[in-house]
Amino acid sequence: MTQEIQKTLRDSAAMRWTALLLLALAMFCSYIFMDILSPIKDLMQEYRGWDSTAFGTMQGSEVFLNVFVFFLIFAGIILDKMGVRFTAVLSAAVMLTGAIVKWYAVTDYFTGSSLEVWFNNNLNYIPVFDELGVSPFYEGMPASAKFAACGFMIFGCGCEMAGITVSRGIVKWFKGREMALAMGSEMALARLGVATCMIFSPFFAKLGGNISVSRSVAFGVVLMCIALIMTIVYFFMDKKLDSQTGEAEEKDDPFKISDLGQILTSSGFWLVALLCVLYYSAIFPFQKYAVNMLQCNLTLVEPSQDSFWASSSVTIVQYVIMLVVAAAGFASNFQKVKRNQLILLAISIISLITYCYMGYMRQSAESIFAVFPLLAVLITPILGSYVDHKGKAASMLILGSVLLIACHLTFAFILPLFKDSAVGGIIIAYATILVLGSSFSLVPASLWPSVPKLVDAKVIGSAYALIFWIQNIGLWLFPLLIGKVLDKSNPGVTDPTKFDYTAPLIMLASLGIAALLLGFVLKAVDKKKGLGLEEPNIK
Ligand SMILES: NCCCC[C@H](NC(=O)[C@@H](N)CCCCN)C(=O)O
Repeated sequence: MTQEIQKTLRDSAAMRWTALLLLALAMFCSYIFMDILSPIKDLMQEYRGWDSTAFGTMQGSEVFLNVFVFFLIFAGIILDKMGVRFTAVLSAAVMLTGAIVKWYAVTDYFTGSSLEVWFNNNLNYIPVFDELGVSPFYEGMPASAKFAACGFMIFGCGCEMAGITVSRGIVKWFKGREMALAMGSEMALARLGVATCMIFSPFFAKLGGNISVSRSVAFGVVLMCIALIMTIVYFFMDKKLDSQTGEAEEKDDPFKISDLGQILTSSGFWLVALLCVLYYSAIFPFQKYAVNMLQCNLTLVEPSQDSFWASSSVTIVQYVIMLVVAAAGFASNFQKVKRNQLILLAISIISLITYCYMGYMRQSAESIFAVFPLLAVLITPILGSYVDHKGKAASMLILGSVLLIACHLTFAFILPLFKDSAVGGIIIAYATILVLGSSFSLVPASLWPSVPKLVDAKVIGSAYALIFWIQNIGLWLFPLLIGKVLDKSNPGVTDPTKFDYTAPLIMLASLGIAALLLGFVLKAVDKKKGLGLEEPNIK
């Protein structure tokens, strides 16, 4: 008797990768918005009067509500109760709302409005937070920075909710299949989002020769509309999957507060969560200042542009080359034939060299830093696949931390020595940024797929939410601290391209050292308790 096997959407590789693409594209857009003002820190100082402290306070505000109002924990509960598809659409809608508020705050419409007057006179401190010593604003913070921070707080709630939802979505569609590869691919696209942001945010701000910082943010708002559309399409795919499998994800395994106990009593979970906060605090906050750090440590002489069209076309050509690097490198991960794999890798590497050369010719800090996420795009899926088939996640966490320390120390002590060397400085900058990019592949590709090994599947949404919450404390604190340390260690410096970044960089390297120590402890605990972190995902 022939038995008919019922196939679901999940069983079709094309369908499950389409589902992933929809979620990953939404994250791609959100990662662009997340750093939309990072490469134009100097312009924010010149055109909106944001000093480093105001800039850092605004950047850290993204995760303020997640940390201090525990929004992330609610997000985890919403995800566990309402399921992936509902939470995906909700999070995109929340991100879009926050993005619109932030856009308005930096437009000329806000300047001189009664809202600006109100923000200038109020909210210097918010009593309830002030008592805790964590006020999101301070006396004298520009009104535009305060209102932008409010929008960014709303955006941050949606962004983190989307992050845990996408992780859960990947587990739902890929468990027992290429899960780490899928997570790695999603992160690779997110990294491409950061590179896109680094190139296009200054491009839009300077478009046509007249500076408008709000134009960059408007570009981000359009992308957030696209993200919302992606999640709506995903909604219908996910619904179809549930109707095929007969699973009503909203009703199965409802979340119980007691589940949190299971998570919090796992020592492996705590070690991974602490490692996560230390490592990411040395990366994401750095990303917000990196372009400015390069502007300050390199002597860049921008070539005079003949016309607006000439400079725009160079930017676009450079971005297309970047896409070739990413696409060829990414596709090489999926090639079974060795020769094809090598050809794609060669195309990717040659394009990367061309990209770097163009960055040198253009003497632009943003396009130099944009290579940071590129190596992550190329190698995160390879590493994800390595974790799937060979394991070694704990060892990769250790190696990632070592590279992180080396890079921040190079930026702090070696790069400034080459300030007067036009070529030497840029070569060291590129090399260090690429190594940092590979560290940023090693850690996420091994850290996130390890979480399902540490907690029960039914509390996985809450586990990701809790890790993100702990991580968010660092993502709030460190942009703010970098800004403050920068202002304190550069008294009287008014030119935004003349800061000395040594002190903030030492602070970030110290985070790497702490992460490294935790990595060793994690490896020892894994060995002793048999957590399986060094084991492959696919057996
Ligand atoms: N599937 C794992 C997703 C985690 C990716 C990770 N993102 C985060 O940790 C976010 N909480 C940070 C977002 C930054 C502030 N909104 C990553 O490696 O990007």
